[in-house]
Amino acid sequence: MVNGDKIDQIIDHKLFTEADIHEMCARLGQQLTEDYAGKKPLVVGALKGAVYFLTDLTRQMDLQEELDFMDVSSYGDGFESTGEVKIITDLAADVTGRDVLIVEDIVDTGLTLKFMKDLLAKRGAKSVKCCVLLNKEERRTTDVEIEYYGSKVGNEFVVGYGMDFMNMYRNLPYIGVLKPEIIASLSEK
Ligand SMILES: O=P(O)(O)OC[C@H]1O[C@H](OP(=O)(O)OP(=O)(O)O)[C@H](O)[C@@H]1O
Ligand code: HPA
Repeated sequence: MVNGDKIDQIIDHKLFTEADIHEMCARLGQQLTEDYAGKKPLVVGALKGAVYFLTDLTRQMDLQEELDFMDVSSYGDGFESTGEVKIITDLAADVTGRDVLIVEDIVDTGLTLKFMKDLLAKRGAKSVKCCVLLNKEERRTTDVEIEYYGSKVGNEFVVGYGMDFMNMYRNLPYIGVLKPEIIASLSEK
């Protein structure tokens, strides 16, 4: 049971199983270990969606990394970006001169990542790159470079493994697509 619903009543189809997710984290972790060898990156998790991915990814990175978090939001309660990215809680760390790696669950319009990358570069980071689990490329409205990603996804609203709809379903261990009737009924509330 997830948030009171039986999973098969809310999920239309699964996109990525727990094994798929593990494979993506292992591959990305290995690549980041090679690319950041000898560096001490500041890994910045974008709350709240990235928490599940960040904890799995960083355990696959054999580096002296430091963690920090920034709570940013642009979706409010819905499934369309408001277009305005808000900082709810800022970083604790000073990024000046640091190699910053932003970790995100999903890039959709690209507005959140563009906002974070520009902000951290302006604050004096030595480098700012990102590692994203899912890349919803066809929805992009802004030009932002995605240095690392686990997989592309099509234009479907996905939930699970950190990704929510109206703050629900983040705790699904896999990633799936909500049934259209669930989106419609929740959107009316
Ligand atoms: O590329 P974009 O169109 O900007 O969308 C991606 C962002 O949207 C989601 O966050 P949301 O604002 O829903 O906050 P959350 O992480 O707390 O769920 C997701 O976690 C990304 O941060
Ligand atoms: O498909 C999505 N699911 C959850 N959150 C999101 N934020 C942007 N796109 C998505």
